[in-house]
Amino acid sequence: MKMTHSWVERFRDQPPIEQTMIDSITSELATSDLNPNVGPNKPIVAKVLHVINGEHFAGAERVQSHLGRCLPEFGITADFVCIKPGKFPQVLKENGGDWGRCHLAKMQNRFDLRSAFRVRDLVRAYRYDLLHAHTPRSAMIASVASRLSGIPWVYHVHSPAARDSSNRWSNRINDNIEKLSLYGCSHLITVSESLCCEAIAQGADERKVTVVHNGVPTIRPERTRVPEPGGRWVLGMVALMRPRKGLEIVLEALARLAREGLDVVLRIVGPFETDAYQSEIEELIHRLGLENRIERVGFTSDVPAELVKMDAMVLPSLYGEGLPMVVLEAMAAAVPVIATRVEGTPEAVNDGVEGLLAEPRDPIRLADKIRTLVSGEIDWRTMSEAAFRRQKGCFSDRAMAKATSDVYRKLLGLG
Ligand SMILES: CC(=O)N[C@H]1[C@@H](OP(=O)(O)OP(=O)(O)OC[C@H]2O[C@@H](n3ccc(=O)[nH]c3=O)[C@H](O)[C@@H]2O)O[C@H](CO)[C@@H](O)[C@@H]1O
Ligand SMILES: O=P([O-])([O-])O[C@@H]1[C@@H](O)[C@H](O)[C@@H](O)[C@H](O)[C@@H]1O
Repeated sequence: MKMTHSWVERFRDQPPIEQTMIDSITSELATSDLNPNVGPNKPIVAKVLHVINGEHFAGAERVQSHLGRCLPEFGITADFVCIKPGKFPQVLKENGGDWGRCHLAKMQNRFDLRSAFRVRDLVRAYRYDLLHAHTPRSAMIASVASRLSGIPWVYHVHSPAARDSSNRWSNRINDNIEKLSLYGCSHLITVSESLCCEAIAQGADERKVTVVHNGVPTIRPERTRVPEPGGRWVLGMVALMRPRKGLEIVLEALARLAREGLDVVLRIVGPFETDAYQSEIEELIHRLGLENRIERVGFTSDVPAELVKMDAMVLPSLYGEGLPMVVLEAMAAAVPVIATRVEGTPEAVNDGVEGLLAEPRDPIRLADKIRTLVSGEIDWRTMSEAAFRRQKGCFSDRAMAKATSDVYRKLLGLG
């Protein structure tokens, strides 16, 4: 459907930003003229510009970086433009730009549409064929930039916008921005079946929605020890810590297990979204008497190195997931997952097979699940193998890139 807002028409005829300005936007982070993944044997048939927030380096950014790295194998180069630059450009720089070129088009506020003009000029200067957006904010910019530049755009749904955070107003604004922006969208990619059903229920044309499950590299790092029933068990939670991840629930479950005399510790891997939330968690740790059972790691750029130290990865999400990358990353490292039955998580983990699933917000049931593993009632080795096999067979980064490139090819008429 065509978007006919008059403000788009008004902006359409504005002059492009000068080439020098594009250069100054990109030079800081542009890496090489050619993505190093592209060799003479991999003819490039299309160039895609991912419009991303870039503020954090969390799940959506991990998906974007895997796509940037893997898509060239399928004949597509993927570059990025950050409209809320932060951790993503930094991490990309640390990785030598192997994932693609990174441009900046910083928004000064949530409704700053000047970024769309920068994106349009990038499209012209670098001859991109397609835009690919990942958040409601980036959907808004991509939808306008698509109108201005005349190229199609794809939207990647990572989480339900209406239940994405604990901030009711921000959820409502993002949900509305997403709905409005999607009018001109050429195709939706959802990271889980659950999000696909939700998109269709909300009116999306089912011929224009494709599920591309998230995927990760199969790493399986060497482990130096295997946990034994009755011994010490190291659980880990890997996330950008924010209320919807449910850290409180695993702390309460841990306190329960500690009272039963089980030797279980928790490594908290990842940054806190806000200082206020971190203080609340510290207070809870103190109140539950868990100080000597908690190891605080903070943000790491080497998650596999953390996964080998864990006997199980816990993700007690309350709501609002898509298909969490940390679940797949743990499985790739043959680490059983103890998670909650939220959105796409059960699409990757079958309860009792590759991991364990509890209902969200229920520390008693979560403690029960953890107990079955640490007591030996469930065999750790069998579950660890099953987790590894499932990730390798169904949730690889290459499969995700291949499926994404298929969407692009179809849309661009490339067969
Ligand atoms: C708000 C939003 O868009 N949420 C979505 C986001 O994931 P969200 O950011 O909520 O969480 P995920 O578990 O998917 O990803 C976290 C990522 O951060 C990385 N990490 C974490 C801690 C750390 O110290 N270092 C580090 O690198 C992890 O390795 C992982 O790759 O994308 C996911 C994948 O599509 C979706 O399932 C989520 O619903
Ligand atoms: O709402 P907004 O300021 O564009 O952006 C936010 C993003 O920067 C963030 O990465 C995401 O996890 C949040 O839930 C929210 O979407």
